[in-house]
Amino acid sequence: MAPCGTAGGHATSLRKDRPMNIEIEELAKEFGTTRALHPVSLSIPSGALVALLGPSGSGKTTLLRVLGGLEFPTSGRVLFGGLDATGLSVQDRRAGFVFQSYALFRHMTVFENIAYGLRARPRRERPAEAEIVRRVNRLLELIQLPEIGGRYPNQLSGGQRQRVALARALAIEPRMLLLDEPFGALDAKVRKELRQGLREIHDRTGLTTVFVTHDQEEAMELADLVVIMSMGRIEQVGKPTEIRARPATDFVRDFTAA
Ligand SMILES: Nc1ncnc2c1ncn2[C@@H]1O[C@H](COP(=O)(O)OP(=O)(O)OP(=O)(O)O)[C@@H](O)[C@H]1O
Repeated sequence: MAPCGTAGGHATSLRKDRPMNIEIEELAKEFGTTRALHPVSLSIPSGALVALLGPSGSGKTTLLRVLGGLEFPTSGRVLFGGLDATGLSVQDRRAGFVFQSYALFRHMTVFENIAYGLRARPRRERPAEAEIVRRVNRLLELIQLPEIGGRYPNQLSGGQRQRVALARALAIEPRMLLLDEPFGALDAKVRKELRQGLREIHDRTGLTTVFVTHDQEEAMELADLVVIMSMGRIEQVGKPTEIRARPATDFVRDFTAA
């Protein structure tokens, strides 16, 4: 995505005033006899862009899904903005999700896809049609695709579809963004462009954002804070420069040297 320029005036209206720091306290998750997460603890400052980085099976997706309320922990707690959210439903958490597979509705236009989460609300919580139009158009500008509202997903490139998926996640005015390998299915050049785009959107919305990746370069380039995971444990949490300069464990040293 090219650097954002003209739509700057919208940024403040997209910002959420309430701090949304996330506290993960001794969170564990078992699937039958598989320990996907040993008790892990982590503090995510409000507004941070955080990467969960680690090899396959290290527990990244499980941690993300527990944050979003798609899975419930075996033990431990999650606090959002200081309040216990461990038992909250997906709806009550108000997380915006973006997954690797675009998961757009094929029979709906881009505009309808982005508007979907708003139109699906119960009548008394649903914005008026004019407000929905205004919000969707603003999001199309934010993802720098103002002209494509009338197209269908199969008329878009992979990168464009993933930007639309991001706009759809933002449409519900989430309290946080959770992304699982959001660029995993894209080629290297598009991945880089979208990385830049995500960083800009993050900076303009101020949303606490957590994304899963196994791509070290992606994590180090994009994130404020990198969480390195291995075998259901957190090995190190730090700024990319800190992790590179001072790996805390042999695993981190080997993993980041690879
Ligand atoms: N629904 C499930 N049922 C049983 N085991 C599961 C389930 N989900 C995850 N696991 C197991 O938990 C462990 C952690 O998986 P998880 O998907 O969180 O890892 P990951 O780091 O995201 O891996 P990947 O990068 O391959 O997606 C793995 O051993 C996995 O097989």
